[in-house]
Amino acid sequence: MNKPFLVMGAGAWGTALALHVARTGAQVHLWARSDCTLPSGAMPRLPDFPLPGSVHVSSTLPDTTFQAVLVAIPTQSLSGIMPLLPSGTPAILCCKGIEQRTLAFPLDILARERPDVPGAVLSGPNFAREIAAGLPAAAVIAAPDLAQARALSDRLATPLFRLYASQDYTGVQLGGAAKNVIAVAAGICIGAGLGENARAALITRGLAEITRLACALGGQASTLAGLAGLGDLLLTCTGEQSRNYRMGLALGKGASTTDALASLHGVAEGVSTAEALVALAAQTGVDAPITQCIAAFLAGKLTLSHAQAMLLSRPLKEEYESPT
Ligand SMILES: NC(=O)c1ccc[n+]([C@@H]2O[C@H](COP(=O)([O-])OP(=O)(O)OC[C@H]3O[C@@H](n4cnc5c(N)ncnc54)[C@H](O)[C@@H]3O)[C@@H](O)[C@H]2O)c1
Ligand SMILES: O=P(O)(O)OC[C@H](O)CO
Repeated sequence: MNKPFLVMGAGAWGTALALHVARTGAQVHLWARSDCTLPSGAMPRLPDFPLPGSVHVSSTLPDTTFQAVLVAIPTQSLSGIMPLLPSGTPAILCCKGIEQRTLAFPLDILARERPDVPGAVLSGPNFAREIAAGLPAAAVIAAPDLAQARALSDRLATPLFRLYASQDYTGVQLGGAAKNVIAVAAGICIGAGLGENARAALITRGLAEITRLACALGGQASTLAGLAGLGDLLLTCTGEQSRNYRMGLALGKGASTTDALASLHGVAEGVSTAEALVALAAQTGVDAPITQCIAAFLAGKLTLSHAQAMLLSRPLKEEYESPT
């Protein structure tokens, strides 16, 4: 019999991934911080989706070996679970963010703390609820070792969840992290009544900004035109299932950052990512005006009308600049 998979983190994304992996025919161990299954057999973040018998939930790790581990813990907490990863078993990091304290991406955290664990990342336009429901979707698995990315994609793809392999783990991680910041901006834009034209401009210029930064960090522009870049940006800037977008909507309607965060069910990675991206942009000399405005706005250092004026009064220039 094939070895089971381990999914770490039993929030919305970990639960959806456990349901998906179970559909590949595998046994799944879903590790939760505390035992928290509802009487219906579902997890609290996705109460409409009872887990099948092939998904076992517990707050302890069984003494067994796994095919691979999928990690769905918010980025700021990722280092805390690193000691629990089984040595030598591939870990697919499924979070989208940057560690604020160190500016490390998820794979950097893994390399720093568990060099004995081969790493990959999974990212793309994927709302947990739709993956849990088995609706059609696509994503990218990227790893420094392309053969590893291909093997994991082959193993985890299903006819309804198409997985592409990539070696551009920098572009994939940057796309997944940065789209959350632009989604907050898009939400603010709609919440404040600035209109659909303005949101489309934010998405497009946000993509230009993300692409510049990815290329400065060693990623490829083509990755940012793909599922982990444009794909996820479009989804998160327009879909009301997005917590980052909803957070922006609340801010645009006048809520404080604290109140907007409190009203969400779950994490909005864009808040911690905004400041980290500003620091990375400064380190690499990349112009990132939208991200800078959002970071300053979230920190209470800029009003919406000032942010709008800053973005619109920048010197006019040619639209296309080669990102490389
Ligand atoms: N929800 C989605 O649709 C979705 C889709 C793709 C990627 N993601 C990414 O997945 C990550 C997790 O998001 P989510 O939606 O599952 O968030 P969530 O808020 O629903 O759940 C987070 C889970 O992590 C657990 N957790 C937090 N700190 C922990 C720790 N130190 N040890 C153990 N468990 C801990 C919490 O108990 C919770 O169960 C984020 O980076 C997010 O960007 C989410
Ligand atoms: O709810 P959000 O904003 O974290 O977005 C969820 C996923 O990242 C969408 O791909």
